[in-house]
Amino acid sequence: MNSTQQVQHLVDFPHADGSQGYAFTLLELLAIPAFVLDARGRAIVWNRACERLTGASGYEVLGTMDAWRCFHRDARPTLADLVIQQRTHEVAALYDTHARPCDEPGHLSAEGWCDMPRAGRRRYLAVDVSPICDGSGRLKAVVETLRDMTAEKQAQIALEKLATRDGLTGLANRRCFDDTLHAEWQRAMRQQQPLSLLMVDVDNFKQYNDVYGHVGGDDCLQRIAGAVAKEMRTNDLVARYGGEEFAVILPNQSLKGAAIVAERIRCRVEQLQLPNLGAAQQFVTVSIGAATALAAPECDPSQLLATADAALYRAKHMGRNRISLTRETEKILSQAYGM
Ligand SMILES: Nc1nc2c(ncn2[C@@H]2O[C@H](COP(=O)(O)OP(=O)(O)OP(=O)(O)O)[C@@H](O)[C@H]2O)c(=O)[nH]1
Repeated sequence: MNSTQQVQHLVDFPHADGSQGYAFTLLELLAIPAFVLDARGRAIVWNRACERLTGASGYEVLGTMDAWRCFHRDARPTLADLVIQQRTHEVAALYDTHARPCDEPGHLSAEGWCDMPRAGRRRYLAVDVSPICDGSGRLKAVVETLRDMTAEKQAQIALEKLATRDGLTGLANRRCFDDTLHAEWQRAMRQQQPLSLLMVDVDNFKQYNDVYGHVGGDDCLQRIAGAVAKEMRTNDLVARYGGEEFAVILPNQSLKGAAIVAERIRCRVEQLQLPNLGAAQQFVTVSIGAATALAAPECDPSQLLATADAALYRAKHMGRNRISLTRETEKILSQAYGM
């Protein structure tokens, strides 16, 4: 007999004294947090493990329709409520993930963060609900079991962060940059919007390392990363492209706008006034290449990268501590905007 059949068995056999209507003694003894709502949504079982998880006693919850309050601060149905109220189409909007186990008709699984106001700690719960019907298929109750997956979820988030962040600067890493550039390219194509890219490279950094050592160099990169990140808007992405080079993706940004952001970044780094003994410039500076594309199916983001790279090379060639567009675009902009 599986757990659902056991519950079914219990549902079919009411207490001798008629109290509660149904015997759920087995569920009470389960080490897994579980509760049961009747067909009207009233809590008729709230086991000990559920008390421990939520911090709410059965005494407070049983007989009420307030089970949801033990999980959420704002009014929101539990998964069991959704089944009872025939609102399972709302699961996707309320939970991070959901599934219907194919071998158990009517069963539903979902996962998501819960406020747990009584327990005073946010938890990531995996919940499963099983409807209990009588012989004629009428819904009599819904059992909801819960698993606290917070530790697993936190480990997953930490791993994901490790996979997308650069360890030294905390910025997006190269892999994240590549994925984002690809996604933004697709979006720019769909929305017929320009996509801009900046390549930011620290000037004479080899020499800086020679004077201040690798640890001093690392510290310098962190400071510059912080300065670049300060110029970003919500949808922009700044990544460590490699070594002493950073890349900035500016969605929906024209070349003129990108040039303005680039100049702000250049100034901000200069204003850090990181001493640069032994270099021609008194302080650490960056050179920046900017490029913009109108994404189209016949080209790909690598062309945007190549153009920004060429512009960066040009900035270096022209003496560093400056921003540059490609020669052609600079000519067009100076005619159009006097830049
Ligand atoms: N401290 C530190 N140095 C790094 C890191 N990654 C790359 N570098 C150093 O950055 C330097 C880059 O030197 P180059 O490519 O010659 O360029 P540059 O000296 O900055 O000269 P320009 O780019 O032409 O202005 C090398 O000395 C690398 O060792 C890092 O993570 N930490």
